[in-house]
Amino acid sequence: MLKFKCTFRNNGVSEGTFLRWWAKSGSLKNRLTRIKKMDETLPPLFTFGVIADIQYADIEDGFNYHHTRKRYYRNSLRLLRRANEKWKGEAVKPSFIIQLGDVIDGYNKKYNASETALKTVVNELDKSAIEVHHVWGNHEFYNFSRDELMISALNSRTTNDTTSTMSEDTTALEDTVESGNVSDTEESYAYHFSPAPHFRVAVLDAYDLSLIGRKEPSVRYYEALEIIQAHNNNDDLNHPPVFDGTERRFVKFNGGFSKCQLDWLDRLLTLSDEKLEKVVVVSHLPVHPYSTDPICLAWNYERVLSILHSHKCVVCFMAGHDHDGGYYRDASGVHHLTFEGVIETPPESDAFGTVYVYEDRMALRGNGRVADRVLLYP
Ligand SMILES: Nc1ncnc2c1ncn2[C@@H]1O[C@H](COP(=O)(O)OP(=O)(O)O)[C@@H](O)[C@H]1O
Repeated sequence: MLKFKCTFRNNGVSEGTFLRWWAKSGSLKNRLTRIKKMDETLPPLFTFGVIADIQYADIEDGFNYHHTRKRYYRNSLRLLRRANEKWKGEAVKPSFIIQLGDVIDGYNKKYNASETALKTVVNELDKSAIEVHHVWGNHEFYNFSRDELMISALNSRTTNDTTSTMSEDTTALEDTVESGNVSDTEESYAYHFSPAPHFRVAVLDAYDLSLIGRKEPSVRYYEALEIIQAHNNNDDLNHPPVFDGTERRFVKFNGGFSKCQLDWLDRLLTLSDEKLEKVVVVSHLPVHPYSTDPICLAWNYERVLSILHSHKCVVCFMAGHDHDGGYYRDASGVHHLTFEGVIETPPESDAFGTVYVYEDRMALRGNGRVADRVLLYP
């Protein structure tokens, strides 16, 4: 995702003041979590792999929209292979891999290569024989419709036995909405699974409310249109409405979470609280303004944050989308990790991580651009 490097929340705080505050809070905590040594003598309860924004395409290297970052379209497959080989060879084999979205690039659509490119990355991932949980990002919708994704290899909600859909939980996932003469049933791609006793992962659908993840005449498409038009009156809705701050997130390549999905998340986290579980929540779009360039935030990130903060079980929120990555531990102790994107990682480097889960913490072992971090539970 393209960003200007120095963007700050548009909250009346000067850049200098913000930088001083930043040095004292977020980035200092960043450095502390980075420098703490990981105790590798203890066996973890389980481990899992994480990778983001592979954006594979069988095309020459290119650039992002503003020509400020190189994109290595073919090399991204090589880096995925390297990650996979590392995971396959780990002493404690990862229980699963989280692929944080944008697994193939939108250019594939232009060259009629979406299916071929998807087969290529899925074949590569299959070689590890490790269960993969796929998150959907904007590039998934540049290549495929929601209906196509639902029956594709990228629907890990149905391909993995361990998952529970929203409809298997306390209330139905299918949110039947009647509004005027528009009536439809809109399914979200959100689910959860428990990789080990007392641990849970919730996979969210950040394009549930969006102009790319929904089609006319669906209720959620019109709801998304109303939201974006209230904030952005550019002819090209991919062009941010302002130059600075969190308002920049109101662009077409982002999206948000429907009320139905957020209510489900709230109920799920209530159950996890009762069971004394630790929960990792994942989505393509980040939800904390200090963990990402704000242009990459989910439209209704504040609502997600308030839900996360109302439950003791939440340990960590993992996202992709911002290829530069980011990290912030918020006031409730929730770790917000935005993973560096494979697509903008040079051939000599890497961008993936393995998370070692312990009773009292998680330890992220990063590779290449992804830093090591110790993530103590809140
Ligand atoms: N400032 C902008 N103005 C207009 N279109 C933009 C702008 N920034 C990005 N886009 C378009 O939005 C889409 C997503 O942008 P991109 O930076 O490629 O995102 P990603 O990191 O997800 O690949 C692309 O189609 C791109 O051309």
